Amino acid sequence: MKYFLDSAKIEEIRYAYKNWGIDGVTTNPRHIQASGKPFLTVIKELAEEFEGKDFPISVEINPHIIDSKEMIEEAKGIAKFSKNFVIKIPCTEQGLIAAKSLEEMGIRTNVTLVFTPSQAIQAGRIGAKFVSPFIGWKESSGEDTFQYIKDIVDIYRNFNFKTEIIVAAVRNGKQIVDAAKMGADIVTCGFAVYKESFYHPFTDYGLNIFKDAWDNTEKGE
Ligand SMILES: O=C(CO)[C@@H](O)[C@H](O)[C@H](O)[C@H](O)COP(=O)(O)O
Repeated sequence: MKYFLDSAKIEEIRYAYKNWGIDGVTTNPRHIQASGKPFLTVIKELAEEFEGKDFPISVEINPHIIDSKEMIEEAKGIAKFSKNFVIKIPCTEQGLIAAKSLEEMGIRTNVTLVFTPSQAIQAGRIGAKFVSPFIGWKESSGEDTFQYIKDIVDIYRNFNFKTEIIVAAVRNGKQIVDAAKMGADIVTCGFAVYKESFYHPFTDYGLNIFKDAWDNTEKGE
């Protein structure tokens, strides 16, 4: 399973790429707002940072656009900035019409805001590069997500869809493990979620025991 970083903050992305070897980035309008920078500044920075590398970066179209033709025009404008850009399109009927045309033109898409296996099937059928089922939002509203992702994975295998499944809106390490167990291709998490996934209090506890033993052992010649 690949690890993508869900962020538009260039410092976090640089750190995670250099130190953790992340495999890609996903952004959304909220991440771009959180970066404190204008939309075009962020996407130009990302384009330049990974120029010449094979590194997928998902960039979402203006969410106010609801018509497929306008979505296509918007997507083409964003895709021009970098070969790495994958265009995030909402999973609506118009969005799927747009994504199908974009894939036929050679512009890769990430069908996002997916909350049911039937939506995921539509993304697979039109040949999207990625599909992004969200789990955090569903879990917050008390819905089951383990079976939901498992169903999408099973259906994709049955249909032999090439679309890669990105488990999104991930809040904690357990959900990363769930995504891996379910057989997702990719998980995308915020910086803090990955940071936390390195940690266990017993690791620190054990280190203290071993430090004490080390300090109280003769080292010899
Ligand atoms: O759709 C993708 C990845 O393709 C994500 O960027 C997706 O937008 C985010 O994971 C979610 O919006 C994050 O939601 P939240 O954790 O901020 O509530």
